[in-house]
Amino acid sequence: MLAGRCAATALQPFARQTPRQLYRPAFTTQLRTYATPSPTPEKEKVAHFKGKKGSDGKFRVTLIEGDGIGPEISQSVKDIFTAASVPISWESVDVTPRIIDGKSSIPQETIDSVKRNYVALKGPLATPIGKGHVSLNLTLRRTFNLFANVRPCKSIQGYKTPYDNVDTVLIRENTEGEYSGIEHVVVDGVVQSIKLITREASERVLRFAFQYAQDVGRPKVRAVHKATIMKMSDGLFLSIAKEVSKDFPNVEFDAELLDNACLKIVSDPTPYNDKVLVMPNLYGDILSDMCAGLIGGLGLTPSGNIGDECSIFEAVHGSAPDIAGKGLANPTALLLSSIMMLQHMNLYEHADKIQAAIFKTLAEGKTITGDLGGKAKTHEYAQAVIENMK
Ligand SMILES: NC(=O)C1=CN([C@@H]2O[C@H](COP(=O)(O)OP(=O)(O)OC[C@H]3O[C@@H](n4cnc5c(N)ncnc54)[C@H](O)[C@@H]3O)[C@@H](O)[C@H]2O)C=CC1
Ligand SMILES: O=C(O)CCC(=O)C(=O)O
Ligand SMILES: [Mg+2]
Repeated sequence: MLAGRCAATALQPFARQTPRQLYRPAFTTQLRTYATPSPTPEKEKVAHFKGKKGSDGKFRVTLIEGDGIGPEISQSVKDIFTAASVPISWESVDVTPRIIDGKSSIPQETIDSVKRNYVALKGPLATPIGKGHVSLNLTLRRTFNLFANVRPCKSIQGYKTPYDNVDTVLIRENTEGEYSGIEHVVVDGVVQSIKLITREASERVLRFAFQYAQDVGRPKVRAVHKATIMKMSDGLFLSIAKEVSKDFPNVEFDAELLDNACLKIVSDPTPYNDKVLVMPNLYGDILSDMCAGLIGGLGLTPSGNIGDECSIFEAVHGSAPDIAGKGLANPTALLLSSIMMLQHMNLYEHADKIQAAIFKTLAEGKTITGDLGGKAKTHEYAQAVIENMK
């Protein structure tokens, strides 16, 4: 019986345990998805990624194929990586939750695999509505402290939408906010869901966003918030953003209310091309789907869940149950996520080669999937990408 449960008890796991330390992101420069392919200078290869090649000369990467369309789009990535001779070997793991002490949790082998390999590629995981296990996507992000979710979104050459030259980068706080999962019944008919904002989590994602802007050459960081209404929670996020901005004098900082940001982006997204947008969890979730809509849909947008140790790369989209198992899914979003992963692993040459072939295939428009108005099956599109790598 959760009625009347004290909020302070519920907040305990998230409480700041140690005195505040200045959070310094270890890296960001690798995540340059969409960058024009060019030889990457050695100095830009940041030594953050801790994975080491095995005796077979390959990095091990954890693969979570996921639900719904997950296995189909994962197969495309595997086929294209094989064709491109990417020096990785996949370690496939299962995330089906197990009940331990009455609580559902992801299998220990899966946790061990990601910890051992430092990097994972993940297909979408379905979450039951209402009752049922908690989101495994969120569980993975929390388990590995993947505090920043980087979600770039760029117009695809050759695929016309009402918006030309979209080039947004959104960084979503990934461990708390509206997604803290702290909910309880106050009395019958009244429930409370707590939006938790902490200085620690806010500061690390904000520092990451400023560092990212500096590294990729975006002159501005904009915090998206609703501190007019959520005066304390978004208010704290915003005030930390202002504080952190002082440590980055070469990056301009401003802020925008969430509702106005939505209006402005769908009216004309181009003024956002020089910015990195940073925001609490739920706003980032919604805005990233909205941005995907500007360029042709969820089949096209990648993301990286970044932590100090491990990182998990996944598409923005979900398991798409409406098209699952039919060979209709567009694997581009997961493929571009895998490109972000290769950049993160300093495997730039393979990343550039595959990315160029993806964009060529999309620009040709001959072998594209149904979501983009084509007739190609998932595997036919993947085969066209492979042909374009030759
Ligand atoms: N990170 C993750 O693993 C995420 C998981 N989910 C889960 O996915 C399940 C389904 O959620 P929905 O709201 O239906 O969102 P969804 O993203 O799965 O699908 C929304 C719409 O986009 C289309 N779509 C998505 N990916 C596509 C692709 N690669 N190619 C072509 N069309 C694509 C779908 O067919 C559908 O019409 C839910 O259980 C949800 O919890 C949702 C979002 C993210
Ligand atoms: O975990 C889920 O069910 C949804 C997550 C989601 O929408 C996202 O990560 O963008
Ligand atoms: Mg989402």
